[in-house]
Amino acid sequence: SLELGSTTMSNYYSVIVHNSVQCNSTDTGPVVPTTSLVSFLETVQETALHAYGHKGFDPKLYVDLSLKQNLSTTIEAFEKLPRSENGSVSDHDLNGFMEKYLNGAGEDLVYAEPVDFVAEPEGFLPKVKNPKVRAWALEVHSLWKNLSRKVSGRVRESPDFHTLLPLKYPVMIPGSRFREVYYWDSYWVIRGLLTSEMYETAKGIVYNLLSLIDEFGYVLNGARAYYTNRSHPPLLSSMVLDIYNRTGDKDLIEKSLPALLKEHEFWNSGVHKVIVQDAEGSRHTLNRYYALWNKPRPESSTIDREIASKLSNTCEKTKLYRELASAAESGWDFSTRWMRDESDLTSLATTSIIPVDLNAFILKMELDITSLAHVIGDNKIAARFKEASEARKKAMNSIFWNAEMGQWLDYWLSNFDASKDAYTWNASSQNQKLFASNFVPLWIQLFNSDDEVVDEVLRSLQNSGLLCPAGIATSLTNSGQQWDFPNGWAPLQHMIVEGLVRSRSEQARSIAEDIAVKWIRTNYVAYKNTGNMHEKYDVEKCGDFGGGGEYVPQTGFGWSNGVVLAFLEEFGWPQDLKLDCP
Ligand SMILES: OC[C@H]1O[C@H](O[C@H]2O[C@H](CO)[C@@H](O)[C@H](O)[C@H]2O)[C@H](O)[C@@H](O)[C@@H]1O
Repeated sequence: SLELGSTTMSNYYSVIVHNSVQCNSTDTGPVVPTTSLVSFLETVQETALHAYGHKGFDPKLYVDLSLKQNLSTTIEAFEKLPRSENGSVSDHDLNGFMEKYLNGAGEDLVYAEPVDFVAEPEGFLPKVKNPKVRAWALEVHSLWKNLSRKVSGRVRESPDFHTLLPLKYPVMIPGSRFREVYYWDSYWVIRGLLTSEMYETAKGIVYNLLSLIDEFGYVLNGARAYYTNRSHPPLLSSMVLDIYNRTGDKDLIEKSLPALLKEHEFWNSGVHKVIVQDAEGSRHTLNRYYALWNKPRPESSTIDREIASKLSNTCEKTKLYRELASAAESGWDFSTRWMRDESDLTSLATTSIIPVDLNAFILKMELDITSLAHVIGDNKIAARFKEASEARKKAMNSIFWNAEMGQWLDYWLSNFDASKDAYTWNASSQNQKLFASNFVPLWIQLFNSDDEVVDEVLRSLQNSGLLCPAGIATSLTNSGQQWDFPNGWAPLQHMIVEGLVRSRSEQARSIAEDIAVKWIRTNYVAYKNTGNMHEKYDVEKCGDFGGGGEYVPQTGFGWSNGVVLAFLEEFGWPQDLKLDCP
């Protein structure tokens, strides 16, 4: 623990590192221990904040550093650094220490030329007729070369020197500070790679994620030792199915299916599983985000401690740390969606919410496993998962669906009945606030094939206020958090647009195309103005990138590139349609 095996640590650490709290009465949830290296780098992170100050400080940088010598020698040298009375180290001394004992962030994930990249793939985007759009699409396609990495041999030789996990195959990183592979990002990266006809790279990413299930029992948030305490929105089955549909590679299915069953079990057991009894007395099993962690997130440890410093009670802090990590598991870190009080992050209550999108992803996992099992002739598994998907569809209709609003709403947990080991459904516990996630179930075939549902949801989406000049807003609340208004995120645009397209409604397709055109334009204009693809965009104004949240806006960017390519593949671009902002 960070706690760095306190026997060898001076008292100084217990002052700056804030010992973990035992809080059994209020937080009994599971915790996956972290490594000594992660704990030590958190200490370096905190020391660096004191030495360098807040300006331009990114806490994640410090937990991405790797060791030049073994940990005990490094800790010994660190302990010997001269300190002022309040325990801080001068920037000069810290610079000297870092230079001598630590390698730079990102040095252990080296550039890898993707084996299947060609500058202009054969038959690339045949529906894109406009030459300017074609030229830009080829530029976006070429960005895969910037984002491609492989783990350096040094990580495999001395894994204890690195927080980076030794994945076997090359990866695509999101970009900038996100210099490792991320779970849900990889789905949209793979969608783009499929458009770019880079099938080997796409498969390699999946094989890496499968290896994480082998080792940890679930796919981690990202491939770092500090992400072992949580997963991310589960989209591995979608990756496997989409790659299979393009390549016909049955071997990929054979290799993936056992891991997908394990992942399904991870989400459907223990703390992630919740039972709700509906108004008719039927019991439904649904799932929630719940990080296996109750301390500051190592990659944002200084930030989490600062947020928690508003709380006086150590038990409350421990609970908040779990809520922060669980929000990170949801991919929506952070958003008013998880907050009881929209202006106060300490009111996060992620684990008390059953999220619509998570359950839509697990429903899709069940449908995907059914299809994949059929392909390889495993009818027993196919039947079991078909049944599971039918039960979940019923559960989503009973617990989330709000017929008046024409949306699926997150459900806030209250009214626990210990005798039934279940929560009792209550209409007022549906969160009626508008979030793009309320429309994500439309992405799932069981819902987008129902014409009546599509009509209602479409009407609701059009009246929601979420459809903005440059894409779909994440919410209607301008909280300063990054998963809120006015930010628009590529994955949300994509799932809603694809859901509309897959329905049989002509009107839905035309609205989908309109959203996609706006999204492509804003990505293009921002790219021309800044030279970069961005992690998120401001949907109020075409050409503006997004902001807010705990880190500065990032560029690169894996999922944005993937979604632009996927949209251009779906809709093409006519010769005479303008690409610039209107
Ligand atoms: O370092 C803070 C947090 O950063 C990540 O979250 C954001 O970036 C991810 C990569 O693009 C993305 O998947 C996520 O949706 C973003 O909010 C990370 O996933 C968090 O766990 C981390 O605490």
